[in-house]
Amino acid sequence: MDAAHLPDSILIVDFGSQVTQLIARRVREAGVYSEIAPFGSAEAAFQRMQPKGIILSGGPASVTEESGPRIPQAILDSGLPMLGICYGQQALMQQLGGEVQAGDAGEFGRAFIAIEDTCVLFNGLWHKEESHQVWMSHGDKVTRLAPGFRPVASSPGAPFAVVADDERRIYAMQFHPEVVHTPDGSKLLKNFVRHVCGLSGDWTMAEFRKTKIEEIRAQVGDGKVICGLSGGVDSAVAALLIHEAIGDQLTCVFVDGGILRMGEAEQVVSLFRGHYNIPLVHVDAATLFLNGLAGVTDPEAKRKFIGKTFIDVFEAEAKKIGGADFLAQGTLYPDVIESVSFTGGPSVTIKSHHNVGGLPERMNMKLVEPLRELFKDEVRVLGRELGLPEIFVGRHPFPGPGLAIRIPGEVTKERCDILRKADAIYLEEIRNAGLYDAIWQAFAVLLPVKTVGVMGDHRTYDSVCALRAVTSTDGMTADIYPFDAAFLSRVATRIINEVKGINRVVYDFTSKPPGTIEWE
Ligand SMILES: Nc1ncnc2c1ncn2[C@@H]1O[C@H](COP(=O)(O)OP(=O)(O)OP(=O)(O)O)[C@@H](O)[C@H]1O
Ligand SMILES: O=c1[nH]c(=O)c2[nH+]cn([C@@H]3O[C@H](COP(=O)(O)O)[C@@H](O)[C@H]3O)c2[nH]1
Ligand SMILES: NC(=O)CC[C@H](N)C(=O)O
Ligand SMILES: [Mg+2]
Repeated sequence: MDAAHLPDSILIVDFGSQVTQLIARRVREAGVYSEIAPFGSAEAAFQRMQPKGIILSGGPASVTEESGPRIPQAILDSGLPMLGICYGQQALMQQLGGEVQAGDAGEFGRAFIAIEDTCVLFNGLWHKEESHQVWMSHGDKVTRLAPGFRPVASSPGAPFAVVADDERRIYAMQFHPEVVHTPDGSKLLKNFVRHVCGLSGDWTMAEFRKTKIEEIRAQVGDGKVICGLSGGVDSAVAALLIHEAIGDQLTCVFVDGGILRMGEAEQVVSLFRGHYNIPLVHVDAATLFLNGLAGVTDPEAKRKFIGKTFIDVFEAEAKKIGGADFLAQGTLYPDVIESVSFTGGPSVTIKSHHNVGGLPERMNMKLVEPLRELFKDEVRVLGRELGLPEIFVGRHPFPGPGLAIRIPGEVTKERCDILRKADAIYLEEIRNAGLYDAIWQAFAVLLPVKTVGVMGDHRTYDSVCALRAVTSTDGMTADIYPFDAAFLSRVATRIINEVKGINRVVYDFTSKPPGTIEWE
């Protein structure tokens, strides 16, 4: 969106760091609107946005190489406040007349910096002669400052850990303030946007809502939009936002691929229809999905098939309403970063989220994804802002590929039915114990492993069910939920007694990383 329609903003120039989105998030937390632009299109974004300040991200390249990306000259000459982070610092120093050396040994992970001088970034936070924990990830280092800069903090591996040029309002640091392992990092970024850029910090989710509504109107025009609605918070928020923007040009489509949880289809459809007057089509596509999944055991193959089949169903439904130009999804940032790199940078594919990496190459409809930059907890705030009932806002996430990625090996209707029963018991016990809201996500997994048991003096030879429950704020990292043994034993007993086909229950103790939340 152009400057006339934007609040005061910060432009984040992305040099390909894994954590650039976290910079945007911290800036939003400081109450300031920001946009990320890959370095190649940063100049155009700069002209369009007319931001009040610039943040330069980290990145995997080296400024000592010819091919290393550079800060666009127009940005460098703009006279605006700038903050360089890691690669951003190195690029600033090199382009402004300092020196950077390719290192043979860097600093990775926790480091401590010594504060040597006062600096506006440290206001109310850090004082001379103190030492503070930060998070480093660099091989190269600045060896000579550009004219006009003074050092204000150092670490053993980075003599110029933080540098300042107060006259030009340019600051730079070797460490990453945007990650939680730099405990005071968000405050440093807040000091930059508030006290260096002079922004008041009055931007809120209410503003985000307004900006996005204008963006959706500009993108969609008088076209028709189909929105994949799952009952999850992301698609519910996307649907409400789009409905607010374009009203009856929107039709929602809920797909039941036979891989949903117990009673979920009926629940979602009646809840949504009960609360909203937005057209909702309920498609029963169980045969299509389950037939296509027959014989498929590879996790990525499952995900790709499901992603493509969702699109087939959306396109068929679009035809029935006389065609649609756009497909809306509640895609969030973690879906994107795990599937593909945000700006074509170097991050690797962990798993193809069905709505991003699982999409077919050719699509007839263009995507509308208003939540693509947000994290789940931010979407929940936006949902409340839009008046979405708590029953949607507080729901545990449930992945589009559903039970298919919780049944390692072949997915059949019979195995889905078994898993549905076990999962329902587990969730019921969690609700009864009052633990639902303390847990980010909880579910059962049906393993392709059979073990021997004894029930009523009979020998059994049945499947193993694994229970998973994690805590998290954004799904990017997660910890296991520490149930007490009595609770787990109660759930295990109920599942084994009540679900035919399962004779053993185990609990998954793996955090993320190294595990992922889903098993596939
Ligand atoms: N059963 C479904 N029918 C239609 N669209 C779906 C379905 N499942 C997923 N989608 C689409 O895929 C997107 C991504 O799914 P995802 O599970 O990440 O989000 P969500 O279901 O909206 O929220 P949550 O993460 O809380 O479950 C959804 O926002 C929605 O647009
Ligand atoms: O809509 C989705 N489509 C997918 O393909 C998908 N894969 C994982 N997830 C959800 O994302 C979060 C992180 O999961 P992982 O740690 O397994 O990657 C967890 O909340 C998962 O449930 C998905 N959601
Ligand atoms: N995280 C970064 O930005 C790293 C910058 C540069 N690639 C280095 O190794 O120093
Ligand atoms: Mg979901």
